[in-house]
Amino acid sequence: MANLDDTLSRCGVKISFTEEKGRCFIATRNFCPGEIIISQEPYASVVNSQHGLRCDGCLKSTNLKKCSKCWMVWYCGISCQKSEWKVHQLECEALVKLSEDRRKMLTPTICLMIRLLLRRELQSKKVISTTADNNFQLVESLMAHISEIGEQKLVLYAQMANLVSLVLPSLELNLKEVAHDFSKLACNAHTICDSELRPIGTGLYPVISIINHSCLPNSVLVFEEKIAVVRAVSPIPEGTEVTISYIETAASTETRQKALKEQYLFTCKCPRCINQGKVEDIQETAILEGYRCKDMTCDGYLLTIPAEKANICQQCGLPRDQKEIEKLKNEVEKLSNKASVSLSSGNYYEASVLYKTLEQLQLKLFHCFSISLLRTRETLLKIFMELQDWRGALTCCRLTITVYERVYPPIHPLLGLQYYCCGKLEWLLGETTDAVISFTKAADILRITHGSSTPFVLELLAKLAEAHAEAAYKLRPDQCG
Ligand SMILES: C[S@@+](CC[C@H](N)C(=O)[O-])C[C@H]1O[C@@H](n2cnc3c(N)ncnc32)[C@H](O)[C@@H]1O
Repeated sequence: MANLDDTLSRCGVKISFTEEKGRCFIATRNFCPGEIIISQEPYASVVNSQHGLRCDGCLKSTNLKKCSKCWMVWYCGISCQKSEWKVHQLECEALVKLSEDRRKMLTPTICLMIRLLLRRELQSKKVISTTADNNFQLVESLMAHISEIGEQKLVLYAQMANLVSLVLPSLELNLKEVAHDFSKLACNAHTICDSELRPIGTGLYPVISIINHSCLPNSVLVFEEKIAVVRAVSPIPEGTEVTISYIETAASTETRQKALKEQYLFTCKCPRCINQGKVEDIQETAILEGYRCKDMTCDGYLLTIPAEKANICQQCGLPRDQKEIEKLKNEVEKLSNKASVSLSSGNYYEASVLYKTLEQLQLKLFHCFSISLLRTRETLLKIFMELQDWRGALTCCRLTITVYERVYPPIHPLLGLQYYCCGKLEWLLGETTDAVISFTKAADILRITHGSSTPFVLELLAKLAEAHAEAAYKLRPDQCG
């Protein structure tokens, strides 16, 4: 078996170690934006059917057929079924013996653990080959943070381990070890997303898992089918640590730190986080997650002045009453719950009315760059798409882009995708010149984050070329009234 260090050195990276972070990836050469740093097949992965059915082999969602024995996994054809067969054969035998009640208890994380343990078994029996970047020793070396995990979670992991051992009795599992492995999954498994960053499954990529987090990362993790691909998004000089983001970074430092502590059990000290408590960070938090000026003609935000026990607008100095804020907050919360229930029931028209009312109410409470308002508009965009209200969708999309441009760095996949969505809507509505601008902005970003020759980006480039030709045709002198 080739050595992992040799494999990584061919990619231009090496593993290093720091007291603070544990293992980390260091670039051993310069990387340009868009360059692939490393890619990896999963050690184990599962489709999360809650997000729609997918082929277990290639994750496509078309021409699916159920496994005729267990009825629990789907394939798009014989070649995908064959590629997954060695693990699924054992999994299938175990699944068919389960009662209906037990089957219902099989969450994606439990299914992932079942596959992981079956793969370990098959590799130890040499039925599946072992490679430098695909072996159980790599899984064993993942961080587990077991001593920092709370009692409640430990009990949960023990229960999950027990269920796994009931599904796989022939493996005679050590329950403590399996519970320990669940804690590894919690801070190392990745959500597999499609090109538009919609979640479709979960996978464990033990080499990619060595990459640490930054709220201002120099790389991005995307998926091409099941393969995890890490690309540089900014120039990475030799000797620099390669970082990705584990979380949604459109949030205040406090919110990001909380999310990282809860799931990954560390305190981030990245270039964005070290500013916590400084004036700019306090201001940014107030804008993203605080409240706006009472005067609707002023676009200021509030800061609490402790000495005066008052919320004061930082632009015009007007105070805003705490009771009035609380009242509005309650109204927003109530309406938000109602709107979300309506959306879950699939009543898109009613949901659109409720979310539009919510947006108007939030505008009285939050700054125009507020994350809560952004989430409402993102939901409204999806609803308008469902209702085929392209004009409403375009308005929402443009409003979200203004916030994305502020909260994300210039090369961020979500910003690229939002420009792409905007371009498609503009084109559909005949605003071809605007569509060309949006497609160009999308292509400039997605070429880097998703790769310039992937089918997803090639499709975008084809649309851009077509919109360009259409815009040029419309601008011909004989076409202008
Ligand atoms: C997916 S692993 C990353 C690889 C890990 N350093 C290792 O040695 O295996 C996630 C864990 O790495 C550590 N980590 C990741 N990013 C970090 C950061 N920016 N600062 C401190 N620790 C970090 C945390 O312990 C976290 O739970």
